[in-house]
Amino acid sequence: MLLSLEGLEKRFGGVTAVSDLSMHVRRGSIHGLIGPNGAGKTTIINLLTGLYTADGGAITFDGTSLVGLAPPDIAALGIARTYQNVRLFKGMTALEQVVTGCWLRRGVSLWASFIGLAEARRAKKATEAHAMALLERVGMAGRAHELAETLSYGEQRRIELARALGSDPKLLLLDEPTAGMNASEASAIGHLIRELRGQGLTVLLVEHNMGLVTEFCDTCTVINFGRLLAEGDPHTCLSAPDVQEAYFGRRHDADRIQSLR
Ligand SMILES: Nc1ncnc2c1ncn2[C@@H]1O[C@H](COP(=O)(O)OP(=O)(O)OP(=O)(O)O)[C@@H](O)[C@H]1O
Repeated sequence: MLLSLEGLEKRFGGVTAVSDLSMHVRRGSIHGLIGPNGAGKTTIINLLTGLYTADGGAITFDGTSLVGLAPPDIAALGIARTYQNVRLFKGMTALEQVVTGCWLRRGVSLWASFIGLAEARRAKKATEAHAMALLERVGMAGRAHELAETLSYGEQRRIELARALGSDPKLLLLDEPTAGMNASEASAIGHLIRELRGQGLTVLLVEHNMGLVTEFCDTCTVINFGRLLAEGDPHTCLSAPDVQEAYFGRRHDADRIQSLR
């Protein structure tokens, strides 16, 4: 396993957002993390990236415990993320946005960059070439020099993906990458994620789009109220009675509503 969560706990005052949760993500897989609104998905992403600290349990990534590590240390170990809402910088081109994601690669001091040393100039060129290759990977090389805010929503999502790839992650956490997209845009993102997996990346995909999960995920974890409902292959998980109930209500409620019609 590339990532294992065991007995994870997170509380906010009286709210238990994640409770005794275990989850396993195989290296080289696309793993879906699904659950109704408020189930605890974003909290898990925030725990994995060090934004939140767990109240209990273990998180092991590539053989290293992540509990208590700060976000930059976790990023340096090889975890990158995108956010639920597009978070690009205003006034920057697509290429510049992706360059900002390559900070772990630069290895040149800010001072050297500032005074324009030859070494810093070479590093800048190499970083830009790498960022351009990442734009190519997400199908956006042709828009590299356009301001990100002038691009369509789907294109901005792709730029975010390229920026997250800038740190050469082993694991990419995608928080609802297709939110607000139509079916064909969402499917294009699914195909892109599959291509990235083909290049050796492992992906944890938080999604509400069940079609996308069943089509593109190898495995998934379903949670509700911060607790595990099911883990395994997407078709089996989604047809489990507990999962059906979490999404569609109790069977007898459905029968009662039907009888009232
Ligand atoms: N910083 C916080 N402070 C207090 N409560 C929080 C905080 N973050 C999350 N919660 C609570 O924890 C629970 C899980 O929230 P979370 O955002 O992780 O769910 P989610 O599955 O990502 O939901 P959605 O699909 O709507 O994004 C909710 O009850 C939420 O109100």
